Amino acid sequence: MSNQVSFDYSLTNGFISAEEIKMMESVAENAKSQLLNKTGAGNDFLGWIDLPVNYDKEEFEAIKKAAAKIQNDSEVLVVIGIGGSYLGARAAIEFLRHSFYNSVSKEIRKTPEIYYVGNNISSTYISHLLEVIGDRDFSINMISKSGTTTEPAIAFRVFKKLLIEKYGKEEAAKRIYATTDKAKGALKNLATEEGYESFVVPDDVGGRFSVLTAVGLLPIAVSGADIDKLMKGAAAMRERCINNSFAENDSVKYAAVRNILLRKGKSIEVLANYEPALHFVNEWWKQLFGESEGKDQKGIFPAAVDLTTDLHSMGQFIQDGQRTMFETVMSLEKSVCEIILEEEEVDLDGLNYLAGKSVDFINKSAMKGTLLAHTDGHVPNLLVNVPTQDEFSLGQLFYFFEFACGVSGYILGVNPFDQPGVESYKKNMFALLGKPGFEAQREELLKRL
Ligand SMILES: O=P(O)(O)OC[C@H]1O[C@](O)(CO)[C@@H](O)[C@@H]1O
Repeated sequence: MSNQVSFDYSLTNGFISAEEIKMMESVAENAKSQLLNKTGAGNDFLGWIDLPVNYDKEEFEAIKKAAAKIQNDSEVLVVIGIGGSYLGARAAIEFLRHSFYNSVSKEIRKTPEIYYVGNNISSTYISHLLEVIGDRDFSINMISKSGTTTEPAIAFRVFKKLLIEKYGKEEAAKRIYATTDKAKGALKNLATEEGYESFVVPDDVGGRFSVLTAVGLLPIAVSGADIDKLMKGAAAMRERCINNSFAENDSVKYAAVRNILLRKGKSIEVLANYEPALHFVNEWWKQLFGESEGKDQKGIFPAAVDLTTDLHSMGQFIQDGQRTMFETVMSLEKSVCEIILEEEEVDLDGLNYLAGKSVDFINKSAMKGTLLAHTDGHVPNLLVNVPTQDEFSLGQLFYFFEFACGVSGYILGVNPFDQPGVESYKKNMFALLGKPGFEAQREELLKRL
């Protein structure tokens, strides 16, 4: 079995012709050149391209050291962040570690429990997390590139207060790790003022492309996952993305195929997985493509499902609803654990025909059956094969999607590296909250409510 993440679009046979691929090849290669030559829109945010081989080695070691300290002095790590400052770490930890990471015994887990907050504005969620922490030892990793995002800033106030009450100001400062801009922003100022250990989100790496910076790496390292292997996986995929020609370039081919499908009216892409551990990879991917491509009234709407779970809820729509979607299935080739179904003396549940078969074999059969059923239902199915549930595969997968996203955005004709649309809700929220400077908008909005 190969250890490479790979892309297979052979099931789109009836939907896409060889000529269409041929025509899109030059468009995709052109987009790739724009990306690599840094001649396209948003070219000041391309630091992620070289990250897997050109990262700050000193900081990398500092991350490992900080992770070891947290593992040593904390029962709980509270990760505060939203969007790109949250999803990558969670995707990695849920993929790489135990399915029930926080609830499994400490003997099995060996590392601190990890909770995420600052990714919503729910007082109930925050209060319940305070209860979960109780009087246990904890540390905070506050992550915000801008240092000004409202959701994490609110959570930070609450958890910083708890930390200071518990340990006093000086000791609390030693338990706060700030991941932010190297020079500017409220969080950076606070970190300098209070003496928090700081990690950098590089200027030229946007939030949704930042999982391989300290943004993702510190929480991932605390969880006990191997960040060296993660970087190696990303570096291996980078090599293929940059150097391979179209025929051997899975990431660029994926970008090309999804744009062909878009031009044929398939404006929704459903990312599917058959392993719960991939759920947050779905979530990370949704932000990556949603923020990168959804602009100027263009883009493919990124949706996601967990299968077979959602075959019992969304399956009907995918099979038979409005035909505007295609599906990209992440197939984990080798499952970590194996369970074999045993024969029962009396076959009351009618499952004896599966005796001797593994649960993963049944899962794969469900997947193969669904691939064909959805294809027959006129939903083109693309496959991303993920060899193993480990760091090397995940590093490849992250980079595979990031590179495809850059290429795809340029094929689409948008700037994949900005997100002007997310400001609108913030302006309204600030106005309604009475933030100084938003007085005029406030009056306007109140009249409409
Ligand atoms: O790291 P920050 O600056 O807090 O931003 C978090 C997220 O918010 C956004 O800026 C959108 O509001 C995303 O692009 C980003 O990933």
